[in-house]
Amino acid sequence: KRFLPAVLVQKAATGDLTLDLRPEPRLITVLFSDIVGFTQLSNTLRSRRVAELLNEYLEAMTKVVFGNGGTVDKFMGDAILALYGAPEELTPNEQVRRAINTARAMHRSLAELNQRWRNQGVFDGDRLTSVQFRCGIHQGTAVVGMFGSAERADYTAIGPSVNIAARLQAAAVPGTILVSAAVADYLQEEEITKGSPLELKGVDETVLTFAVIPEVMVN
Ligand SMILES: C[C@]12CC[C@@H]3c4cc(O)c(O)cc4CC[C@H]3[C@@H]1CC[C@@H]2O
Ligand SMILES: [Ca+2]
Ligand SMILES: [Mg+2]
Ligand SMILES: [Mg+2]
Repeated sequence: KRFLPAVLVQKAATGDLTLDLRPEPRLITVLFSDIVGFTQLSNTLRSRRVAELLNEYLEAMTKVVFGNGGTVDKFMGDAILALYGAPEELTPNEQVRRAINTARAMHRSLAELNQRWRNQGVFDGDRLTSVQFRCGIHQGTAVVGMFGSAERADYTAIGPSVNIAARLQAAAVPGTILVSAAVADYLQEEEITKGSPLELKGVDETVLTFAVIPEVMVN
Protein backbone atom coordinates (compact mmCIF):
# COMPACT_ATOMS: atom_id res chain seq x y z
CA LYS A 1 0.00 0.00 0.00
CA ARG A 2 1.31 3.46 -0.91
CA PHE A 3 0.34 4.97 2.44
CA LEU A 4 1.25 2.65 5.27
CA PRO A 5 -0.31 4.35 8.33
CA ALA A 6 2.19 5.40 10.97
CA VAL A 7 0.54 3.01 13.42
CA LEU A 8 1.46 -0.01 11.25
CA VAL A 9 5.02 1.21 10.82
CA GLN A 10 5.17 1.67 14.58
CA LYS A 11 3.78 -1.82 15.24
CA ALA A 12 6.09 -3.40 12.66
CA ALA A 13 9.00 -1.84 14.57
CA THR A 14 7.79 -3.52 17.76
CA GLY A 15 7.13 -6.84 15.95
CA ASP A 16 3.42 -6.81 16.66
CA LEU A 17 1.37 -6.95 13.48
CA THR A 18 -1.42 -9.18 14.74
CA LEU A 19 -3.85 -6.27 14.78
CA ASP A 20 -7.47 -6.22 13.73
CA LEU A 21 -7.78 -2.71 12.29
CA ARG A 22 -11.41 -2.89 11.22
CA PRO A 23 -13.30 0.15 12.67
CA GLU A 24 -14.83 -0.62 16.07
CA PRO A 25 -16.11 1.49 19.00
CA ARG A 26 -13.65 1.55 21.89
CA LEU A 27 -12.87 3.49 25.07
CA ILE A 28 -9.66 5.41 24.31
CA THR A 29 -7.75 8.40 25.58
CA VAL A 30 -7.12 11.20 23.09
CA LEU A 31 -4.29 13.72 23.38
CA PHE A 32 -4.48 16.81 21.17
CA SER A 33 -1.56 19.24 21.28
CA ASP A 34 -0.97 22.48 19.41
CA ILE A 35 1.65 25.21 19.37
CA VAL A 36 0.81 28.84 20.14
CA GLY A 37 2.89 31.27 18.12
CA PHE A 38 4.09 29.07 15.29
CA THR A 39 1.99 30.88 12.67
CA GLN A 40 3.30 34.25 13.92
CA LEU A 41 6.85 32.90 13.84
CA SER A 42 6.35 31.64 10.28
CA ASN A 43 5.61 35.23 9.19
CA THR A 44 9.15 36.28 10.09
CA LEU A 45 11.02 33.33 8.56
CA ARG A 46 11.44 32.07 5.00
CA SER A 47 9.20 29.08 4.28
CA ARG A 48 12.05 26.55 3.99
CA ARG A 49 13.22 27.48 7.50
CA VAL A 50 9.64 27.21 8.82
CA ALA A 51 9.46 23.70 7.34
CA GLU A 52 12.75 22.78 9.04
CA LEU A 53 11.50 24.01 12.41
CA LEU A 54 8.17 22.24 12.02
CA ASN A 55 9.93 18.98 11.16
CA GLU A 56 12.29 19.38 14.10
CA TYR A 57 9.25 19.89 16.37
CA LEU A 58 7.22 17.01 14.95
CA GLU A 59 10.23 14.67 15.11
CA ALA A 60 10.86 15.51 18.77
CA MET A 61 7.19 15.15 19.72
CA THR A 62 6.78 11.87 17.83
CA LYS A 63 9.73 10.42 19.77
CA VAL A 64 7.99 11.46 23.00
CA VAL A 65 4.63 9.94 22.03
CA PHE A 66 6.25 6.66 20.97
CA GLY A 67 8.51 6.72 24.03
CA ASN A 68 5.42 6.89 26.26
CA GLY A 69 3.49 4.13 24.48
CA GLY A 70 1.13 6.28 22.43
CA THR A 71 0.05 6.12 18.79
CA VAL A 72 0.56 9.16 16.55
CA ASP A 73 -2.69 9.39 14.58
CA LYS A 74 -1.97 12.49 12.55
CA PHE A 75 -0.34 15.88 12.32
CA MET A 76 -2.50 18.89 11.40
CA GLY A 77 0.11 21.55 10.77
CA ASP A 78 1.71 21.96 14.21
CA ALA A 79 -1.17 20.16 15.94
CA ILE A 80 -0.66 16.52 16.93
CA LEU A 81 -3.38 13.93 17.54
CA ALA A 82 -2.19 10.98 19.66
CA LEU A 83 -4.21 7.96 20.83
CA TYR A 84 -3.87 5.70 23.87
CA GLY A 85 -5.68 2.37 23.80
CA ALA A 86 -5.72 2.10 20.00
CA PRO A 87 -4.75 0.04 18.16
CA GLU A 88 -3.15 -1.64 21.19
CA GLU A 89 -5.80 -2.18 23.90
CA LEU A 90 -4.88 -0.62 27.27
CA THR A 91 -6.73 -0.31 30.58
CA PRO A 92 -8.31 3.14 31.11
CA ASN A 93 -5.87 3.83 33.93
CA GLU A 94 -2.85 2.88 31.79
CA GLN A 95 -4.16 5.06 28.96
CA VAL A 96 -4.34 8.10 31.26
CA ARG A 97 -0.94 7.43 32.83
CA ARG A 98 0.71 7.24 29.38
CA ALA A 99 -1.13 10.30 28.03
CA ILE A 100 -0.26 12.49 31.03
CA ASN A 101 3.36 11.34 31.01
CA THR A 102 3.47 12.09 27.26
CA ALA A 103 2.06 15.61 27.72
CA ARG A 104 4.59 16.40 30.45
CA ALA A 105 7.46 15.03 28.37
CA MET A 106 6.28 16.99 25.30
CA HIS A 107 6.29 20.13 27.44
CA ARG A 108 9.88 19.45 28.55
CA SER A 109 10.98 18.59 25.00
CA LEU A 110 9.55 21.86 23.62
CA ALA A 111 11.38 23.80 26.35
CA GLU A 112 14.65 22.28 25.07
CA LEU A 113 13.70 23.09 21.45
CA ASN A 114 12.88 26.70 22.38
CA GLN A 115 16.30 27.05 24.03
CA ARG A 116 18.02 25.61 20.94
CA TRP A 117 16.00 27.86 18.63
CA ARG A 118 16.80 30.93 20.76
CA ASN A 119 20.52 30.07 20.52
CA GLN A 120 20.12 29.76 16.74
CA GLY A 121 18.49 33.22 16.55
CA VAL A 122 15.14 31.84 15.34
CA PHE A 123 13.23 34.42 17.43
CA ASP A 124 15.51 37.40 16.64
CA GLY A 125 13.12 38.83 14.03
CA ASP A 126 10.12 38.65 16.33
CA ARG A 127 9.03 39.89 19.76
CA LEU A 128 8.37 36.19 20.56
CA THR A 129 11.12 34.51 22.60
CA SER A 130 9.54 31.03 22.44
CA VAL A 131 6.60 29.08 21.08
CA GLN A 132 4.19 27.65 23.65
CA PHE A 133 2.49 24.29 23.98
CA ARG A 134 -1.20 23.68 24.69
CA CYS A 135 -2.58 20.23 25.29
CA GLY A 136 -6.03 18.71 25.78
CA ILE A 137 -6.65 15.16 26.98
CA HIS A 138 -10.01 13.38 27.10
CA GLN A 139 -11.08 9.78 27.65
CA GLY A 140 -14.19 8.56 25.90
CA THR A 141 -15.49 6.25 23.23
CA ALA A 142 -14.54 6.65 19.60
CA VAL A 143 -14.65 4.44 16.56
CA VAL A 144 -11.05 3.43 15.87
CA GLY A 145 -9.67 1.64 12.84
CA MET A 146 -8.75 1.97 9.20
CA PHE A 147 -10.96 4.44 7.34
CA GLY A 148 -10.95 4.99 3.61
CA SER A 149 -10.72 2.48 0.83
CA ALA A 150 -8.44 -0.22 -0.54
CA GLU A 151 -6.69 2.46 -2.55
CA ARG A 152 -6.11 4.90 0.33
CA ALA A 153 -6.80 4.26 4.00
CA ASP A 154 -5.80 5.91 7.24
CA TYR A 155 -5.86 4.62 10.81
CA THR A 156 -7.69 7.13 12.99
CA ALA A 157 -10.32 7.72 15.66
CA ILE A 158 -13.73 9.18 14.82
CA GLY A 159 -16.17 10.66 17.31
CA PRO A 160 -16.90 13.49 19.73
CA SER A 161 -14.03 12.44 22.01
CA VAL A 162 -11.53 13.70 19.44
CA ASN A 163 -13.38 17.00 19.17
CA ILE A 164 -13.49 17.32 22.98
CA ALA A 165 -9.71 16.79 23.28
CA ALA A 166 -9.10 19.42 20.60
CA ARG A 167 -11.48 21.91 22.28
CA LEU A 168 -9.83 21.28 25.67
CA GLN A 169 -6.50 22.16 24.00
CA ALA A 170 -7.89 25.36 22.55
CA ALA A 171 -9.25 26.37 25.97
CA ALA A 172 -6.00 25.61 27.79
CA VAL A 173 -3.81 28.45 29.06
CA PRO A 174 -0.68 28.38 26.84
CA GLY A 175 1.92 26.14 28.45
CA THR A 176 -0.64 24.01 30.31
CA ILE A 177 -2.40 20.66 30.02
CA LEU A 178 -6.23 20.70 30.29
CA VAL A 179 -8.09 17.43 30.87
CA SER A 180 -11.72 16.34 31.21
CA ALA A 181 -13.29 14.85 34.35
CA ALA A 182 -13.00 11.37 32.82
CA VAL A 183 -9.20 11.79 32.82
CA ALA A 184 -8.99 13.72 36.12
CA ASP A 185 -10.72 10.77 37.82
CA TYR A 186 -7.45 8.84 37.43
CA LEU A 187 -5.19 11.60 38.79
CA GLN A 188 -4.22 12.51 42.35
CA GLU A 189 -6.08 15.44 43.89
CA GLU A 190 -2.84 17.37 44.35
CA GLU A 191 -2.00 17.01 40.63
CA ILE A 192 -5.03 18.90 39.34
CA THR A 193 -6.70 22.28 39.73
CA LYS A 194 -10.33 22.78 38.68
CA GLY A 195 -10.83 24.80 35.48
CA SER A 196 -13.96 26.48 34.15
CA PRO A 197 -16.58 24.27 32.46
CA LEU A 198 -16.41 24.17 28.67
CA GLU A 199 -19.52 24.71 26.54
CA LEU A 200 -18.90 22.83 23.31
CA LYS A 201 -20.90 23.55 20.17
CA GLY A 202 -22.02 20.24 18.68
CA VAL A 203 -21.62 18.52 22.05
CA ASP A 204 -24.76 18.88 24.23
CA GLU A 205 -23.29 18.43 27.71
CA THR A 206 -20.88 20.84 29.43
CA VAL A 207 -17.37 19.47 29.81
CA LEU A 208 -15.78 19.98 33.23
CA THR A 209 -12.09 20.83 32.92
CA PHE A 210 -9.02 20.36 35.13
CA ALA A 211 -5.53 21.78 34.66
CA VAL A 212 -2.73 19.30 35.33
CA ILE A 213 0.42 20.50 37.08
CA PRO A 214 3.62 19.70 35.13
CA GLU A 215 5.18 17.34 37.73
CA VAL A 216 6.06 13.75 36.84
CA MET A 217 3.02 11.57 37.53
CA VAL A 218 3.21 9.01 40.35
CA ASN A 219 2.49 5.48 39.09
C1 LIG B 1 -10.20 17.44 15.54
C2 LIG B 1 -10.78 18.32 14.42
C3 LIG B 1 -9.63 18.89 13.59
C4 LIG B 1 -8.78 19.92 14.40
C5 LIG B 1 -9.67 21.05 14.99
C6 LIG B 1 -8.85 22.03 15.82
C7 LIG B 1 -7.53 22.38 15.40
C8 LIG B 1 -6.79 23.33 16.15
O1 LIG B 1 -5.52 23.69 15.78
C9 LIG B 1 -7.34 23.90 17.28
O2 LIG B 1 -6.58 24.80 17.98
C10 LIG B 1 -8.63 23.57 17.69
C11 LIG B 1 -9.41 22.64 16.98
C12 LIG B 1 -10.79 22.33 17.45
C13 LIG B 1 -11.62 21.51 16.46
C14 LIG B 1 -10.78 20.40 15.86
C15 LIG B 1 -11.62 19.47 14.94
C16 LIG B 1 -12.84 18.76 15.54
C17 LIG B 1 -13.07 17.57 14.59
C18 LIG B 1 -11.86 17.56 13.65
O3 LIG B 1 -11.48 16.24 13.29
CA1 LIG C 1 -3.65 8.45 10.82
MG1 LIG D 1 -4.81 25.42 17.04
MG1 LIG E 1 -1.65 25.00 15.36
